[in-house]
Amino acid sequence: MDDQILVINCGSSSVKMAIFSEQGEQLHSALAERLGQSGARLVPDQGEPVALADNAGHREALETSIRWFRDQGYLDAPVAIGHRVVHGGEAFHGAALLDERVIQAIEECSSLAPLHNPVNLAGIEAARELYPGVPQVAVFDTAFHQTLPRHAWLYPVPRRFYDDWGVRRYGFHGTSHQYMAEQAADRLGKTVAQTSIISTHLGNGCSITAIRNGESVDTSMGLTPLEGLVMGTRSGDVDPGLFDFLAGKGIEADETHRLLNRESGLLGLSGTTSDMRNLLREADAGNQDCQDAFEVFCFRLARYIGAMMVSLETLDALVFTGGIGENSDRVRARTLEHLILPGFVMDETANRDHGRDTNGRIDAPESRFAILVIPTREEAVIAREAATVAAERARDKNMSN
Ligand SMILES: Nc1ncnc2c1ncn2[C@@H]1O[C@H](COP(=O)(O)OP(=O)(O)O)[C@@H](O)[C@H]1O
Ligand SMILES: CC(=O)OP(=O)(O)O
Ligand SMILES: [Mg+2]
Repeated sequence: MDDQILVINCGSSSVKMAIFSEQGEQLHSALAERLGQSGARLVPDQGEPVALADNAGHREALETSIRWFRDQGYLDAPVAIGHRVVHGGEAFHGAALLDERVIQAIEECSSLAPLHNPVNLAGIEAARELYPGVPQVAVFDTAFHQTLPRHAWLYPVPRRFYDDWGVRRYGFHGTSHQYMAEQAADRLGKTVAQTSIISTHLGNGCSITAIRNGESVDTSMGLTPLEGLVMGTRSGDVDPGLFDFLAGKGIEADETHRLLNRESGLLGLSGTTSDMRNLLREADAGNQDCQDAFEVFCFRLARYIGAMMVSLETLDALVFTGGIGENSDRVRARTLEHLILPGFVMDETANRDHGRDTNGRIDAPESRFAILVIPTREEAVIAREAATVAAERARDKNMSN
């Protein structure tokens, strides 16, 4: 079997695993979902789902997935393992080989990303036990945003919040936004260093980034992945006065935090679903709450697209990605209707077709800017970074021998 790279992306209730060749080709993948709930199961990209024990956690999901991959003859001993880590604070500007020092730094960021970092660490711990000698690499959502200028990352709050506690804007989904910059440049026949884009990542979590000549210069997520756009269950921006208002109603800060993270966004407005597909179905059937959720989602996205233009001198393309960005022609169409003034004009046929026949392009000839739909490949970027860091380590080892 050729050398393989294993990628592990632990989310709050799921584990995504993928196996890549050293050339970066995705060979196999599987999703373990509904973790910690009844009906936990492993869904491979090919073949039937495999039931996991009820309430199975991340560790069991990882062990079962790896065993399943091995039983199928898909996985031998990987040469490197790449992990998605959501919050790396200011400590990491790129991927890092995992050692005790790096793990401690990730632990220290856990309070800033409580939905993400603890489960990322659970995945790292399980993989280190299963594959002790194999180099493991952390790839951070925050790393790409370390180029944000000071005015974009400072909050207008007392200075000591940053000095004493690191309270600042960090930004997330960096792996996906960086890949969008590379892909957009490629499709427009330019180099990344010459390309400026606005990248919208619309999945369960949603964020938008202004990328100037390949560098992140503004982004919608902040200290935590709660700020910014409307998301599946997260509110995005709200008036911080809400915390005090709700305290007056007997709802304390930790409960408000939970409500804003888990019961808001599309779910909060619709009252029924965090999933855009279901939401659109119910809106079509006449559900006004679902229609409202859709309208607020698109309006706030459009507003942020306008705001991101402030951070750019030129704009080569507006890019849509993530489950919603890649698949929902209706979200793209409604959002762009709000953006007539700056000059974004969509081609309806290309949009309906998700740009498949047009190299991702969905803009009309009269549009001031290119508009692109590009599938994100976070796992592939993590595999590439893991391979690079592992190769550097092997070279360093050889030189010191
Ligand atoms: N055809 C579609 N139309 C509208 N929304 C879609 C479509 N396919 C997927 N989505 C939405 O994409 C979202 C999930 O995005 P995804 O990027 O897969 O999530 P995650 O952040 O968990 O990786 C859900 O809201 C889902 O409804
Ligand atoms: C940072 C973040 O929001 O990640 P996800 O979209 O995976 O929840
Ligand atoms: Mg995602």
